[in-house]
Amino acid sequence: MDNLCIDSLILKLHDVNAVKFGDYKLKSGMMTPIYIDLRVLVSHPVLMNQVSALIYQRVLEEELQFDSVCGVPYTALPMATIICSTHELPMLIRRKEAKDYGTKRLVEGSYREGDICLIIEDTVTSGSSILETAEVLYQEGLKVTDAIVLMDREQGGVDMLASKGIRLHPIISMFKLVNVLLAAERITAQTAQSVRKFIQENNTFSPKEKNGNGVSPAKKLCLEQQLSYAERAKLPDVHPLASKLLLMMEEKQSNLCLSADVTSTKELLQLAETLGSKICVLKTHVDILKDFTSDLGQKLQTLAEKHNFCIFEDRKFADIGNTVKHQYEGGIYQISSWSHMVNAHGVPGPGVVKGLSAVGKPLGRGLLLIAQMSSQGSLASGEYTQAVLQIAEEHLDFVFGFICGSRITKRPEFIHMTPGVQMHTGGDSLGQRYSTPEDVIYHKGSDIIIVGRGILEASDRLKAAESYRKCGWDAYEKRLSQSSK
Ligand SMILES: O=c1ccn([C@@H]2O[C@H](COP(=O)(O)O)[C@@H](O)[C@H]2O)c(=O)[nH]1
Repeated sequence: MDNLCIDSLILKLHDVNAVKFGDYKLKSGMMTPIYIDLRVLVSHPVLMNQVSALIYQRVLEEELQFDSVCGVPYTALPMATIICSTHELPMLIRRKEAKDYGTKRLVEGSYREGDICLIIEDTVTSGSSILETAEVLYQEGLKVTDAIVLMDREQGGVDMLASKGIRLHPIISMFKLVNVLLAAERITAQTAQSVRKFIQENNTFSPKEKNGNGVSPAKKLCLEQQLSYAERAKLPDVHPLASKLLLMMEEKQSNLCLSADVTSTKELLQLAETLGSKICVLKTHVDILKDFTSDLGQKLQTLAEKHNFCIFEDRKFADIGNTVKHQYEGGIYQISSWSHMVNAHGVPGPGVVKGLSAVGKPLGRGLLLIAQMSSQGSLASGEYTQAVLQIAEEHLDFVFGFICGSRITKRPEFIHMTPGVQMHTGGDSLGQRYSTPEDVIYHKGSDIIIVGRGILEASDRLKAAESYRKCGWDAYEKRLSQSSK
């Protein structure tokens, strides 16, 4: 989803008074300093169509499979109607009360037992309204696996529904909303802070349930991860490179790795110079450079020292130990001489780590194992990921972390780095899939976001890098504040 499109939608929602600040009561009786009232959209057809289109776009991005769509009554009803009518999808209507005449049905429309129904909702706080609708659908023999919501107040709805087996896909988070309104000077810093504080302090999903079975393993590991980057840097078993990186991250308040996927050395060096202050890691693919020269490594190292970042050549080694040893040390790129860290697939087994370690360990370098990949249909999952973790645990003197989609171990010594990050979910035409910085750091418990085209294709790369740095850092601070509760 296009970031600018979401930002402008937020401002329009504010224009039509769908976002209100003051003292409001929620369905639960809880008082809130921010109230989302999407009922007004019925009077703004252009906006209503825009919202419905965004919801449908999310359905496509998530590649959801379903037989029918049901909007939670009443606010999401017109949205579901527009989506179903525009895209010719079967719709169901859940009645709030059964009629005392006629069929007395609670669900209107045609369906068969076992059909999957996708739920659409306008705003989520605890998730109870979605669950109520799902329960009515269950009584009719329907299945509910996913729900899409326009606004997530981030007060526990995602976790509560996950604990009931429903994946909730939010489009706009409360933190995003507040950040956009603040940046547009629609609200003061004080108002923004009071809303953020309220959200952080009023999670409706209880800690007992938080650690229960329904929460995704990554979120559970993330909740158990209570140490700050700086604290982890001082752990006795932490790899020296991980320690250096974690301290760098804390000092620069950056968990952003720039994936500098450019094809000219001039542009690569320019990126390192101009964005160096915003990042903790500069990731390269030197084999895509059309004009590589042997002095590039030295130049990158000078910039890494100047701006305090680490260099990561994303070489993805995947051969037997003896071959990767040569590939790492020799050839035209001589990667081990300038890159602080490299990565490898686990496919060849532990030999790949041994081969790389023979070259890199004496130089103080470190290795990231590729435990999961961001691309659609990746085979790196499940048992494979666990086997990679096992290899890492057996080579703690060289392996210091993972390339992964979410935290895979609670060991705080390991650094988790996640590619496939943009401000909005989606993908490219070649199978790349994107998650947001907040999702990756806060919900999935990763440590570093790897961003390429989200920054490289922006008209102002510095501004984009700052925005990713801030989003990644805010999500980390939010995670820390939640886990220390
Ligand atoms: O699973 C993986 C592993 C590595 N990558 C690399 O990260 C960047 C992503 O670039 P975007 O422009 O942000 O899509 C790229 O260098 C990949 O080679 C990955 O995407 N997924």
